[in-house]
Amino acid sequence: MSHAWGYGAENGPEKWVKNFPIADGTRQSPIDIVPAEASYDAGLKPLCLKYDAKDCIDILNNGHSFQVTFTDDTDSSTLKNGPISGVYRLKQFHFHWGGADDRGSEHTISGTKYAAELHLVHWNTKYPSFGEAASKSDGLAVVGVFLKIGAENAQLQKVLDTFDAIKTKGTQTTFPGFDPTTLLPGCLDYWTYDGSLTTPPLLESVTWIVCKETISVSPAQMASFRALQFSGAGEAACCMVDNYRPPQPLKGRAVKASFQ
Ligand SMILES: N/C(=N\S(N)(=O)=O)N1CCCC1
Ligand SMILES: [Zn+2]
Repeated sequence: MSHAWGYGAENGPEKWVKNFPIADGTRQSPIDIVPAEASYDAGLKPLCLKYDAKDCIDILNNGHSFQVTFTDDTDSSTLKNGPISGVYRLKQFHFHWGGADDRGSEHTISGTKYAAELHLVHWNTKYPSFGEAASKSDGLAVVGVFLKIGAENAQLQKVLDTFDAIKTKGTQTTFPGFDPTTLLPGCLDYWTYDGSLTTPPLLESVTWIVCKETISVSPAQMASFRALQFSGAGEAACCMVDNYRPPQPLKGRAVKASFQ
């Protein structure tokens, strides 16, 4: 790659393997989930997601997406149960989306792409930090939620209302008191499989938990996502769109369902 990784023709997902050979690894993400081929596992527990809005700190345009970052020095915002053991702390959430409403999610369901996908990133507290956990096979757990075009999402709008302050790469603003629970679907049935980060460094350390139920997003709200920029202030403007990696080979992995 001639320069840092991204989603363009010169530095996009097909080029990442040059600097990150694990891109061709055995447990890469995302994947296409085929519900008929997922096996129901009665041993899977319901997800236990408990977040404290006081942990929400700020929102940042990192040049690949935008992320909402949480303080993670206590067990006040955690993921427990589901397919995991122990306690995982919420570190951040972010999204992936398309240049049009017919694409944008990273995971797909029997080939169906959604307009966007929310990722809530958690790290295993058996390790001392996110950075340490990110290199361990059981280090991270990411909850994925699909955004389906429909009604305006008033809770999501609270996030979008910050976008004027984070239009370009490297900009950030405070974002106190946001409760990410308000972005979750009512039903927390899920599929789960062993996977990876979907961006470089593509580390194979993620237990993926993909919710069956979607949340809504309006076409106008998707237009707000697309007004963000990959580029920094003073650079040639490049709209932040199509920041998703396509599905990767399953390579024999099992996908389990928490529901029948
Ligand atoms: N790729 C990532 N998350 S994701 N898209 O796999 O959920 N991350 C990279 C650094 C922190 C999270
Ligand atoms: Zn992501």
